[in-house]
Amino acid sequence: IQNLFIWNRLFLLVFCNSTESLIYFSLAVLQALEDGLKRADADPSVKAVTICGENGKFSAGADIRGFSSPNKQGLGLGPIVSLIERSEKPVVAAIEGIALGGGLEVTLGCHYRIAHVQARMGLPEVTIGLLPGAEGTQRLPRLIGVPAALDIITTGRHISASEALKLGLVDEVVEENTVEAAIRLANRLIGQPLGHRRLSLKPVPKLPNMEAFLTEALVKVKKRAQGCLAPELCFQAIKAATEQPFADGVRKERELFNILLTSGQAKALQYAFFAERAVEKWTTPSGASWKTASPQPIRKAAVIGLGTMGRGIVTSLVKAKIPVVALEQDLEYLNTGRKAVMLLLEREAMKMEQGGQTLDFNNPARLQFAVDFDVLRDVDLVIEAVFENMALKKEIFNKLSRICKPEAFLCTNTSALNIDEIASVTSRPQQVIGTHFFSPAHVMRLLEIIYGRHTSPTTIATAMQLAKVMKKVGVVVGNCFGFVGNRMMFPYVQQAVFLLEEGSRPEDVDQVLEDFGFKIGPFRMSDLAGLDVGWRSRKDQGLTGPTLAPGTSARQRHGYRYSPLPDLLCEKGRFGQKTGKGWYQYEKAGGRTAKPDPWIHSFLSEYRDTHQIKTRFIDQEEILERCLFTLINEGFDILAEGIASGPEHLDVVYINGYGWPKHRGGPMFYASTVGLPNILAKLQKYSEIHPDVPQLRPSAFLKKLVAMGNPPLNDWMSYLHRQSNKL
Ligand SMILES: CCCCCCCC/C=C\C=C\CC(=O)SCCNC(=O)CCNC(=O)[C@H](O)C(C)(C)COP(=O)(O)OP(=O)(O)OC[C@H]1O[C@@H](n2cnc3c(N)ncnc32)[C@H](O)[C@@H]1OP(=O)(O)O
Repeated sequence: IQNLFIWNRLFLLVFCNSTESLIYFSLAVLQALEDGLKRADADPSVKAVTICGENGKFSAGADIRGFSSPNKQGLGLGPIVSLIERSEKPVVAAIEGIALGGGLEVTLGCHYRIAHVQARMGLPEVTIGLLPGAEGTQRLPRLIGVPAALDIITTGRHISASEALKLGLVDEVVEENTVEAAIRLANRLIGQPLGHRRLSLKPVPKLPNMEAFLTEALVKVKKRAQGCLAPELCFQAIKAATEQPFADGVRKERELFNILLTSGQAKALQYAFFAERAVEKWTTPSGASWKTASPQPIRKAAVIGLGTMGRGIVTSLVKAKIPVVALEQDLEYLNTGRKAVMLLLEREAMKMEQGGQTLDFNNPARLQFAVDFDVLRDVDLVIEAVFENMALKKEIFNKLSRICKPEAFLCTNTSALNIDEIASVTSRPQQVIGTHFFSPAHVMRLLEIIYGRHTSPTTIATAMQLAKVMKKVGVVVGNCFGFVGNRMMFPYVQQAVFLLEEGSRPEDVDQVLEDFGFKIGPFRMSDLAGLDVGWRSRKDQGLTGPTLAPGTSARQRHGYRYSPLPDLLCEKGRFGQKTGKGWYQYEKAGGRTAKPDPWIHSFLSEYRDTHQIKTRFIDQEEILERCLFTLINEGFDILAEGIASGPEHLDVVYINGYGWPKHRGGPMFYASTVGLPNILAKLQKYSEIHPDVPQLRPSAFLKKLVAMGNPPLNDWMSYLHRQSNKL
């Protein structure tokens, strides 16, 4: 895995990997590095050492897969970094491409670091549930100070070479050949004293108010972590560096690393890392994939509708440097939309400037506003983002089909509507696809990409490529009501509302789910999104409103349990934050601070009296199980129907679009940790108590997996014999 060259008086250690494009460390690399260092040390003809990566890439750190193998990695690198540091011969790191995790820790042992101008560095261990366990938490604060080290280690963010230079993380940034520059430096250093370059011997730079700084920093770290253990333990390790000698700090780091390694959260986060990459390699039941389809170039795009979603989508396209035309129905809507888009872009430009980047959006070749459909004649792709109304969408698609050039792709931003029905009014259903963005669309990473019966593989590939260019996580899913995300959300929200009927309060339910790790509970979420959105959809479905047949039971639809509670709130004008009242009360219309509302409490109590429901105490376990297990149960149906090609897809959707806590790995991963037999037993129990709620009846696929002995998540799909072909 590793090549060692003796070149003149210089020993060059090169990280190599013949099979992978990225270089990551294994135990074999560890051994080879140690052997190489010892050889260089023992050979009197060697006067200096340079460490670099092969083909312009330093190292992506440890092979993450190794952390879940029985022969765990992580502990072995620290002593090697020390060995590098102790060397009496100058050791220079030549950082090209990326130096992440263990890769960067190796450079911290080196006496000097030179980086290529395009190199990126970071300690992303926290993002996979760990901490830099090769003495990185002790060396980095000694090199760049506590505030910068804390930021880099607790966020795991990557930094550019220029930022690294400013922070003092590297000694020099070069535009030329970095290895040659490192070799030149190493030669110059021969015979010079190295003591002052050994980070373990340096004190941590003092702050006048270290204690106060750390107290404040911990509050921030905990707030951001939302139940994830790694950021706080990273903090503890750095704090140890400020309080203890190097060797004791290293012992503390090791102790904390082991806690994380065995915590379960690390496993979940590492699963999430690979799930995201697995989802990028999309396939459909008919076998379409990147291998069979090539994306078409998008030189110019259009967005129809400048409401909340359209504004965010335009912003995302501009940021992705795709020229875009934004279209509205009339000048009044256009002007309002234009102002809102420009405001978003100005804010984005400011954020980008802080990171040394620019955003050009005042150029009409980049962004154009119009009310006339004729401007769409030359665009390669249109994203329709109007109101969630089938008749309106069909009218627009019919028009697009006539106006746009034949090869243009037509995307609909919908959260639930039938893609086939929308495609049916066009002359090119093979080029019609659903692109479900999440609000705010310029911030949220998820993009559900929904193929219809006639959608071509090229169209899917183009939409996936667009997601990538917009720096979003595209997840290819089949066409059904609510697709993956919202379809799984319906039973979850439904249970939350049923719990209110039975005795809970909105804040009780939200608290349990937020304690579980959701960014926001279902009622706070509903107030944020607006209760009127669901109300309109239920009216369209004939579940409430004027089309409801007279004499329909208040709490039943089609023979199943139904809760009219959200409809009743809407009838009272309680749409959530926008009206200042919803499941909570707010300081004003548009206010953001949710306060429990005594009005809701008495409203619920009257409601229960009216419908003769006996209020009962509902414990946290029941709230959690009924909400989460119905969501998971729907997930098993989705998998069985071939709507998604694996459990990772559902998990990536939930982590990136619905605020599911990443350290719990997504709902299907969570199900695998709870154990499918446990989930089945609980669903059976609740289903017996509530026989009129079909969402509590265990999915046939879940039952099958339990009957097959609760196989690991990776094997689930092999138990499906798919009959239907959705493409
Ligand atoms: C001298 C050394 C001795 C070492 C001994 C070993 C003992 C280890 C000791 C210390 C431990 C230190 C802790 C760590 O280092 S933890 C790992 C820290 N590194 C990371 O977290 C990096 C994760 N990777 C990324 O962020 C990205 O992949 C990136 C490197 C930025 C590249 O991004 P991009 O170009 O977009 O490519 P992909 O993300 O799609 O990745 C391409 C494929 O590579 C796989 N990959 C990437 N990194 C790793 C990794 N560290 N381990 C295993 N696999 C990795 C990724 O899954 C993709 O695979 P595939 O193509 O199959 O999907």
